[in-house]
Amino acid sequence: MTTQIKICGLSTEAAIDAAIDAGATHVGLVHFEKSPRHVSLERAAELRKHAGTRVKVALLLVNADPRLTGKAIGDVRPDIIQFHGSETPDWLKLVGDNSGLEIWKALGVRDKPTLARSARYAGAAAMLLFDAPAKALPGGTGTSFDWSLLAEHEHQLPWGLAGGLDPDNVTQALTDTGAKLVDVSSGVESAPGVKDVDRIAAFCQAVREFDPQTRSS
Ligand SMILES: O=C(O)c1ccccc1N[C@@H]1O[C@H](COP(=O)(O)O)[C@@H](O)[C@H]1O
Repeated sequence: MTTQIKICGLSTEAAIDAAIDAGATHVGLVHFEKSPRHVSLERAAELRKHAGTRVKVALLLVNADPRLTGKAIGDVRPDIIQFHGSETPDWLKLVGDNSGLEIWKALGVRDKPTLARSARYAGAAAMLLFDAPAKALPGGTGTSFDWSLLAEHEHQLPWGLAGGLDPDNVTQALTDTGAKLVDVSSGVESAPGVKDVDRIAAFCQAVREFDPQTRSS
């Protein structure tokens, strides 16, 4: 199975096309005003339409209240909602049951107990995204964490790796963790919120070269 690649924080049609052309399986749209990658719901809906069925589209929310969550789902109609705050399993289950959408939950990994507690999302999230612990922002900071924690962990849910990935370190990250999905934002930018087409291509190429099935030689 090929590694799944999510390029997050896209805000232009050109960046979405670049991600798809490079072989991304998922793209992410961030609706969180404090983020340099924030897009309005109206803009997110346009970008979502542009992506169409060529790629799975995740809408990223951070501790959005029920009204905003419902509006975001209705306006944007993503394939996936990525919750990147301190949302509870009960809330995720409610949203998943009511929307029928795939639910992802990002968790900041500080230590082994954090990972152990991630099992409480079983039945509520289809995918866990292990990211660096929150700093001033809950994600999208280009910070990584101790990947050896993941290699030692007995995973109960499907999971992906996020946090500080870039074209130069993603091969090592895949080797160290065995992740089947990688998620990147800052590492494929030329400045915060500005995606770099060449870095997106380099990131995807590094992942594809790691995948034995798609290795060209
Ligand atoms: O991208 C953002 O601005 C963002 C804002 C708030 C929460 C999460 C955000 N992005 C997600 O964070 C991780 C790691 O990002 P990075 O590669 O370290 O920049 C990833 O899941 C992004 O989707």
